[in-house]
Amino acid sequence: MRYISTRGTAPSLSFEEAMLTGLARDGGLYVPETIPQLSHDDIAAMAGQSYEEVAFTVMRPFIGDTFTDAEFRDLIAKAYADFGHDSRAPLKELAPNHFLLELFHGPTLAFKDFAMQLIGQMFQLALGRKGERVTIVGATSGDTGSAAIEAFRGLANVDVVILYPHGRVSEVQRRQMTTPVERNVHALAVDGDFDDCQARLKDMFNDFEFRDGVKLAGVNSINWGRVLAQVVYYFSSAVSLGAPDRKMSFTVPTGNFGDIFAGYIAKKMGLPIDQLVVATNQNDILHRCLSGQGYHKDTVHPSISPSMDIQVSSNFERALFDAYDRDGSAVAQLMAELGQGGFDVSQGAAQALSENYTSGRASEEETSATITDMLGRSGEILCPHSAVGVKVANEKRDPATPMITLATAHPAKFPDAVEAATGIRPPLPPRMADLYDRAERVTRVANDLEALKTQIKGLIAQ
Ligand SMILES: Cc1ncc(COP(=O)(O)O)c(C=O)c1O
Ligand SMILES: N[C@@H](CCOP(=O)(O)O)C(=O)O
Repeated sequence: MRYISTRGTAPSLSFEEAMLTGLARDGGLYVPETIPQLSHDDIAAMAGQSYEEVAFTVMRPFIGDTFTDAEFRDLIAKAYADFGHDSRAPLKELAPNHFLLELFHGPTLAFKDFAMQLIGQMFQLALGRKGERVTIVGATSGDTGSAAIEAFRGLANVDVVILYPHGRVSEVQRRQMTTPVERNVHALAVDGDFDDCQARLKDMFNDFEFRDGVKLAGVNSINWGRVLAQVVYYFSSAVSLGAPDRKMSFTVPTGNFGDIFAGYIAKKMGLPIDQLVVATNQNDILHRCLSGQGYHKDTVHPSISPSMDIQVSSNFERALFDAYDRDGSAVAQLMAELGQGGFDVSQGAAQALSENYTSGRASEEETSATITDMLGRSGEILCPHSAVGVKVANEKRDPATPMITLATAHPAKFPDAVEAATGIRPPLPPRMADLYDRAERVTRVANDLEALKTQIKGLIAQ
């Protein structure tokens, strides 16, 4: 299995190389050259299997000879051992044929743990074997950063520096990043929004002197391994509701397009998916684009679902690559236009996108009203991101087809929004009950590439 860049000019890489490389050297994102197929029987055989067994079957064809089967099984087992639910990703019925896929039972209470815990294990084994040390720099709107710090804290062979937008993440998210005491993990509060953090991260990857000097690696969904690990729960949830003999639909609260793209990969692998619904908050550039209005940047408006406050949605580039028949030069041209503010999508590509995705948005009021309403109807307390998903799913779903809405974070990560909607302040689980008492360690930095590079070099030299 080889991985190729969405911009067409970087060399193709193995799984291990793509995982450790992060952004392709032509600025693109790595994708598999071909998508492995699972047959009807392969998928049917997943019924009754553990999450870990399904994970092995789904991911094995993508990893080539990076790990032996025994090593890979062991990495998967370690990755999910600390999850707070036996089935890892349980389903709850919200209404007839509408299910919530709870992806928040990992150590940082968000879906990011599914991929990040595994990536932590994979990096450790791959780097240990090579005797190499890397510097992981990540950009976060709140959840990727906390999941990365949790997965890598105290591990040999890695320093982790997370850039988050100052004042734009929830207090729980911030404390999850700023309170770990291990000296190989660091949080930087950047004076900007998430798009600024992600843009500076990509600038660092495109600055080859810095990149090679610090041995830069990435664990944002730039990294194919992140997307891959998220494909698994589409299979596990669909199979538990009767796939492959029944079609399912999924609604995915979306920002950087990694999670919904994982659903698209599941579909390409053979999982019978009817609708893949992109649910956005008021930062609705993806919904506007998928509704035929082109991809034109606006300012980022802070919302009660802050992890989705994104305008430059990194993985949409992967979707465009397929929609433009894998023409890297066309994608490079679109990304150049995005640098100037935006682009229009060709008719053929718009048609291809509409065959795979549909979309909707939730305003702030609608998100809050959905949290209130779902507590009354089903007794379920939703986080605001999951509420965006449920609101859009209710609009889009066909009552005859099971709809699975991804619950991407635990409500306790966003207690203010949840309390405002329900009057209930959801408590943190016991294992992090002292989060508010722990000392914080964070450095505030300007949204400036040189200032960030200097900070990062200083931190990893300590
Ligand atoms: C809680 C939560 N929900 C949804 C999303 C959106 O996911 P994606 O960026 O993969 O589209 C994020 C951020 O990634 C998140 O942290
Ligand atoms: N919502 C994310 C944004 C970064 O997304 P990623 O999937 O590319 O890591 C976050 O919580 O940081």
